[in-house]
Amino acid sequence: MTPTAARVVHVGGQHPYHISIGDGLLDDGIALAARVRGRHALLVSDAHVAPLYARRVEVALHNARPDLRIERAVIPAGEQAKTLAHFGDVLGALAQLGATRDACVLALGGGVVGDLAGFAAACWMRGIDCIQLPTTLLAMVDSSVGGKTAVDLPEGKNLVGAFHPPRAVFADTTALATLPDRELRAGLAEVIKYGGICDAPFLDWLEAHAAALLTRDPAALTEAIARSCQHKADIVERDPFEHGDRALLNLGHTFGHAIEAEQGYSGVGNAALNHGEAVAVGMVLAARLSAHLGMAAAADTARIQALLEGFGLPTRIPAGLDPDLLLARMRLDKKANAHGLRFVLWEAPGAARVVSDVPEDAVLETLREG
Ligand SMILES: NC(=O)c1ccc[n+]([C@@H]2O[C@H](COP(=O)([O-])OP(=O)(O)OC[C@H]3O[C@@H](n4cnc5c(N)ncnc54)[C@H](O)[C@@H]3O)[C@@H](O)[C@H]2O)c1
Ligand SMILES: O=C(O)C(=O)C[C@@H](O)[C@H](O)[C@H](O)COP(=O)(O)O
Ligand SMILES: [Zn+2]
Repeated sequence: MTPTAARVVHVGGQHPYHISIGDGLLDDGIALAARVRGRHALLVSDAHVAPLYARRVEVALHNARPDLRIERAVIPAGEQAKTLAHFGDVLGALAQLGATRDACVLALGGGVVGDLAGFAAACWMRGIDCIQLPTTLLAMVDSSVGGKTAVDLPEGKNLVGAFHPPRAVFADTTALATLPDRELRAGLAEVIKYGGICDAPFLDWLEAHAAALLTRDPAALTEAIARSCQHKADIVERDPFEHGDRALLNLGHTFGHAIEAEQGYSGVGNAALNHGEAVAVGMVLAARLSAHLGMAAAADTARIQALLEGFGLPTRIPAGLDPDLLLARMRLDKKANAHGLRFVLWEAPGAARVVSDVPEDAVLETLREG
């Protein structure tokens, strides 16, 4: 296949890079090799993605750069693998490879691989290059961009991590052909998030293109990815370390992360919500909390709920989760500070803001409504 970079989004700032979005990019050894500086590369992937795509990337790179030594590290699939233990395994693989400071990590997979491999790259010898090769919709629209890297603890999501921007992002949209429907829908939750934060016309567009997106129409998917990446690029360029506006990208996440942790994280075959699903529920709860506080109209909650449900996403807290325990989880949210919890709430679709001093009884009431 002839690779075509259909779209390129530039991320500016102190460490600028490009996000390339198109067909066949995983086979474009020349473009990939152009971003690899040294003679060592560690390809990190998971047990689902490696058998599908790892060899293709290795062959493409080898053909372009026969001098490059490429090794592979494979972690189990799913959120339950985003742990310090597997992070340690990847560091061990870098040591085995003899990776020098100009070595490169290639993160081939969804957000779990991207976050964990990116964190290993951030830490190995205090920081080496990481090229993100996202294979889920969620990773293409969100996690591969912006340099947040992390692993989870049982106590909470992404509690150990670093900001480490990628050297480049190559989103090969043909990889979406093998993505399970459930994971496609999870990615659409983060796409909807951008509309909720700052782009009300994007919500209109998503309502109009729901069928095309769910049937994986390539033009609709490419448009959704490029528009999402452009929003994320604009925000992280302004505020790479989340001192301000970047927190808006957390819409739905204070609730969502609490649900994920309280369920013990999604794993292959368990019933826990995955990240995108938890964020979908969280966005509805954030909309409802905004209405409770008199910031937004109740009709706005109905609209986001209908849009998410139209994409087959959950919008209620899973049965059996205790509201008090969820609230306790939220106290470890990274937006919280000495003064208490902070939430991303909205005044209307497309007009979100970070709100401090949200009374805990209003949060609890929202959680109790489910
Ligand atoms: N760093 C950030 O800014 C950021 C942003 C959003 C989410 N995240 C993190 O991303 C993670 C969620 O990422 P995700 O939704 O991609 O989940 P994931 O990485 O667990 O991937 C979902 C599933 O799809 C499989 N898969 C991946 N690509 C595939 C393909 N092309 N074909 C077939 N199967 C494929 C995986 O093996 C896995 O089973 C969470 O840990 C979340 O916290 C990080
Ligand atoms: O890039 C960001 O900033 C985000 O908040 C994007 C989120 O979708 C993502 O899930 C992120 O990992 C959450 O970060 P955290 O700081 O709340 O752990
Ligand atoms: Zn997220």
